[in-house]
Amino acid sequence: EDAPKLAGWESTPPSARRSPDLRQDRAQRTRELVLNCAAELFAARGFHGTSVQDVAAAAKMTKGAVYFHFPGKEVLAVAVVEAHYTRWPALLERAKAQQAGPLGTVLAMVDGAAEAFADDVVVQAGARLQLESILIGLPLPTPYIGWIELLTDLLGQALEQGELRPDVDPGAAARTIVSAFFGMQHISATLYDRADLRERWSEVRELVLLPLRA
Ligand SMILES: CCC[C@@H]1OCC(CO)=C1C(=O)O
Repeated sequence: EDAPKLAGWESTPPSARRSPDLRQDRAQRTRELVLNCAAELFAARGFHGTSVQDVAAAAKMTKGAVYFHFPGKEVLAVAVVEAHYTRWPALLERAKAQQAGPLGTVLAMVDGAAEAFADDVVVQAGARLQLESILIGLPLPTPYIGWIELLTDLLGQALEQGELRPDVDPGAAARTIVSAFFGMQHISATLYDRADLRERWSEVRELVLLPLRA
């Protein structure tokens, strides 16, 4: 099935497009090091609790070297948020490769998102920074819409193919799944730093997703 081109889900955000000049590879690797160090700090301390100096120290670089790649903490935060969105097209490709039909692809996508929120610090940081967007003060991609559009399309295909309960509206189911998932991971993060996320996800999966099957 061909899912729609997802708004805001560019697999390589403009700020991260690799230069064709191979000599830039080292700069790209340094950029990625800074991004990952920043993600660790933003995920743990948030935007306000993180300084460019903290990121430089974690990356074992000078503050000036960090500023060369990211001319400010706000720009660095936007890059981390953009990087977290790039995880989803890659996840979709892996989910579709399983060729488990549209409903199977939905399950693989949200299972993969649960793993990402449990283990991927860039996703954890991106989600936290999205919630702190007012502090960043720069435009960020619109959240949630990409997921809702993708799941609506896949669930529409599942309905057409008889995989979805005939009384289920694909859009309503997509919005409910994204809301339940986002709320589940947010509560797990707030209360237990996501230590119980996989168990909480299996409950949502069991009670919200599996009952949608025909
Ligand atoms: C899968 C739930 C949606 C996901 O959770 C946080 C967030 C925005 O930071 C998301 C997104 O729009 O990709």
